[in-house]
Amino acid sequence: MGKVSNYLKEKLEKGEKLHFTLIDPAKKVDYSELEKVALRLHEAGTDAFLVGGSLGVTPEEAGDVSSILKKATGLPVIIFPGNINCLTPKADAVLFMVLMNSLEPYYLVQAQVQAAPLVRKYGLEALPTGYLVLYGETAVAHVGRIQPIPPEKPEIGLAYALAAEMMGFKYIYLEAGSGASRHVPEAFPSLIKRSTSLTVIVGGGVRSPEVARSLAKAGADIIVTGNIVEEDYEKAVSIIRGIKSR
Ligand SMILES: CC(C)=CCC/C(C)=C/CC/C(C)=C/CC/C(C)=C/COP(=O)(O)OP(=O)(O)O
Ligand SMILES: O=P(O)(O)OC[C@@H](O)CO
Ligand SMILES: [Mg+2]
Repeated sequence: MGKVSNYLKEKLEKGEKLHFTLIDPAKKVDYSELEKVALRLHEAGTDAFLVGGSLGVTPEEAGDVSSILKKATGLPVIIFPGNINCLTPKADAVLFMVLMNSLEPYYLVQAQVQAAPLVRKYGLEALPTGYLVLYGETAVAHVGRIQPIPPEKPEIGLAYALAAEMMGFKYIYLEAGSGASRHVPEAFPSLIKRSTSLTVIVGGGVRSPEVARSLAKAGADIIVTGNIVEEDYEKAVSIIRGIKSR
């Protein structure tokens, strides 16, 4: 097993709930500010950084951001790819994702075929991840051409999760969409955690410690926040504390 998956597994086996900080290199990044924010979030207890975006990320930007985060904190940097342009050898690992509810063959298999030789060449650890985007109104939903999942039907989410597990994935990422106005309903992580042995990642529209805590309590192993870090990183600090102080 790779270094990053071991790091995550050890923490999760101790019963810890984890927090990932998403940094989108396509947003205007002030590099000295980034170092300061990274240090603050590390001190607050974030467990790893995700680096990626749906659109507009250059490999150079992904590389620069990854190097800064690694140098400042020593935490794992995991690429969260909207496409192969997000890949960089400066990161430690990549969420090697299949967008399971996409209607587009590219996001089901072709992106992975394009990515695999690069991932190998760059020495990135691949974290096999089923990616499910619930709602239709965000950048990721548009770019990934998804078929939305009815929020009152967690059993449909479970069917995808079971398929992910049977196909050998280790992680399932339940995504409301970055900046979404509603988060993933608690019933999704709850049902999936009870019925599979996947590591459950939940993100999108998490804007308060209460919501983060209730998702973690329901069954999410890892909570991701992105936009809130850009808006006011002290709010992200309180979300991390909310997750860690259950
Ligand atoms: C295996 C590799 C390299 C690629 C897989 C590619 C797949 C399946 C991508 C899924 C579709 C997709 C567009 C995912 C994007 C995920 C992501 C990085 C979201 C971050 O948020 P943004 O969508 O940038 O949101 P903002 O609007 O907040 O910037
Ligand atoms: O930006 P937010 O809404 O926190 O979403 C985080 C992440 O799940 C996006 O893919
Ligand atoms: Mg983005």
